Amino acid sequence: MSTENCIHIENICKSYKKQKILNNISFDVIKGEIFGLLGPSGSGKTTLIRLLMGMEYPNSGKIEIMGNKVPDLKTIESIGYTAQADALYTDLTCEENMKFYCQLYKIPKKECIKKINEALEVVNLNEHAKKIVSTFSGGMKRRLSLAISLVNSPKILVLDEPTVGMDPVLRKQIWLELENLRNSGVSIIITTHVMDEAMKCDRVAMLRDGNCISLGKPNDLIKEYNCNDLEEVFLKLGGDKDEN
Ligand SMILES: Nc1ncnc2c1ncn2[C@@H]1O[C@H](COP(=O)(O)OP(=O)(O)OP(=O)(O)O)[C@@H](O)[C@H]1O
Repeated sequence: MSTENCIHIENICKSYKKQKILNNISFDVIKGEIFGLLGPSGSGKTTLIRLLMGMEYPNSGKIEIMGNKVPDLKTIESIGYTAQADALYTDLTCEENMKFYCQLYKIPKKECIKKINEALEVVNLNEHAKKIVSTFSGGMKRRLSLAISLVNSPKILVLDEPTVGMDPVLRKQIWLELENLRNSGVSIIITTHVMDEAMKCDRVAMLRDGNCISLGKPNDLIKEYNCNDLEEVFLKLGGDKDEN
């Protein structure tokens, strides 16, 4: 892993009206690492992702992606993003959805089909390419969203719970692919509340009520707090009020 800084998050605070959602969050994501945001429902993971994507503004603090202050249109083009809610055209086919995003990213027509096939292969959807998305299951829609985020060969992947609704075999396949992408230098920031996924991250930040309660390599955290697994670390640090 290189030490080149890719995402810089510094003292981020975010409130909605009087409710504090994120409290002084700071961390960096290094080039070619999988960085996990781990926390229970409502801990602020999606809010942080939306700030990172420039979809919301923080009340204070700063976010930079590859040295550019967010929001920056040029930088956004090098990011692949999977939101928590699938942004798909359900009346179109899987392939038509992919083509739409290819046009958005201005991928030359000649390259589109190759890129689409490669991305659909990662998520195992090739044989469903011609099907209308409204006939897809929740897990298939998630897979298509993930494929869309890959179609632009992004340097940075921002994934908000990308594997929700997927079976264990497919989840394993997706994680292998994420590891391949990481090894080729792609930086990945991913939210999850699944501990076994968090273990696959190079580093994790644990969020609780908008506070970062711990940050480090999963195995280092387990050792540091003398625990058997990440879940125990989380509980030990007062993260036991999960409403899931
Ligand atoms: N636009 C908004 N207006 C007011 N409150 C909001 C808004 N968006 C999020 N919140 C609140 O911010 C808190 C954090 O929400 P967020 O979606 O970031 O959590 P999360 O960790 O991603 O949860 P989940 O795992 O369920 O997606 C919640 O209490 C939520 O109700």
